[in-house]
Amino acid sequence: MSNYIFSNHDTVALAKKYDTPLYVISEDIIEKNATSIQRAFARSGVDYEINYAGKAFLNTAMCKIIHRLGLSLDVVSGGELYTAMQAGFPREKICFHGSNKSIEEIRMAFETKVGKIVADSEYELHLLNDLAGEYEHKPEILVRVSPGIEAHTHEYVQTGRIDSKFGIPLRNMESVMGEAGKYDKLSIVGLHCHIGSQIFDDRPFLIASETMLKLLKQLEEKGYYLEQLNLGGGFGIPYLKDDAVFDIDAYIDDLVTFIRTKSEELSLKFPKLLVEPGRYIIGPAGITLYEIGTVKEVPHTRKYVSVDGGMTDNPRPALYNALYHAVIANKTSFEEEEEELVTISGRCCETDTLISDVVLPRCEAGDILAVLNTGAYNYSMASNYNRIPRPAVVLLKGDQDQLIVERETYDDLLLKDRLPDWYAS
Ligand SMILES: Cc1ncc(COP(=O)(O)O)c(C=O)c1O
Ligand SMILES: N[C@@H](CCCC[NH3+])C(=O)O
Repeated sequence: MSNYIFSNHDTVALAKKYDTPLYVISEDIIEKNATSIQRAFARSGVDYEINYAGKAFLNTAMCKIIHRLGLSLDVVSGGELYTAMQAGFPREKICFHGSNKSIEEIRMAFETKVGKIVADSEYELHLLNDLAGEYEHKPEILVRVSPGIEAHTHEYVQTGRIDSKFGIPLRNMESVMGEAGKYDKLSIVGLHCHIGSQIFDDRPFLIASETMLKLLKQLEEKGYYLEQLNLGGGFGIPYLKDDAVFDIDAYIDDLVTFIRTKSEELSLKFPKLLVEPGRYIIGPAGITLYEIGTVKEVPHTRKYVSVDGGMTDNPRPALYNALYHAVIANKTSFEEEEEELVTISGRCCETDTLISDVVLPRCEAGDILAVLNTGAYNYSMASNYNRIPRPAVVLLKGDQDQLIVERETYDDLLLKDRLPDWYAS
């Protein structure tokens, strides 16, 4: 019986070699996804920049990959910025985001001389302006706007609505920005918006771009000549076999044509376009391997198949009711009568269902379960709940496989523990 092959690698062999649970990431798939966006933009002939959204998956190896592929990097915290700097990522290609950056983080961004900072609020514009005077380096500043757009995605990952913590509400933008010169220490070069994540429909992106172009025009009338427009990330990926596929070529073509037309209508210079995809690049490039343990049948109700990971390595089903597809990696060919409907449960002290109601070949202890499309927001959102160490991450490239993040140990869990004096002796 042949095993499940991911990016030309035998996943059962990977599970044996590195143990489970295991995140497996394919550099070849990352490259394919990133270049598909690059090619679509390059064909359109416009000035563009692709910022990989590090929040989806980031570590030093990923920074190296992103740099090799010629992408820029969007970081949202001091921790992500530190990782990028330690990996030697070029500072000028880093864009520093965050809805509530601390003063220390803003200083860190100035000191590390990042290329861009996205200001998320009026408070932050003032803060940036106050601090900028202390530094010679002037990062390009983009101002994040919440454009008031409802994207059809899970409510928790919609970020462009008016009722959102992110960005400056569209209607406040003119008064917040005031006349050019108000933020005299800043080099404000553009606007930013991000309407949400896991979006398949072009239209909300086009509506957002129109809104932003109109705003660019209004600001031009106040003396701001802003030449960059960052439309965020959010391109959806298919998690299940029948899910839609986001057509990146069609999207970029439609977007560029649309912006061309609207810019002409508004007598506006075509802006430099920036996008910030995370999930689209890394999501399909990752799978998670687990070993099946307990199989419990509740008669006439449900069969629970428990694996050796759970909401600690993939909190998305618990957080967003996210759906995943899985296969038994060591049972890829089987007869229909061997199939059964099961629910995959995690090992946490919670009802941490990873996948409810999935049809799989008969599951037995010792089988290897591969959950597909777990590259984005799994490793980066993992926790140590129940004092469970985080899994290792293995990177595949061609026929090579190498650890890029070691499995955490029980001792790692104790690293930051301290005993108060009254228990220390
Ligand atoms: C500001 C911003 N940019 C980029 C992203 C990346 O989104 P995605 O991974 O859906 O492409 C997010 C996450 O939703 C975000 O909040
Ligand atoms: N973490 C979310 C996406 C939102 C991330 C960025 N705003 C997910 O797993 O789908």
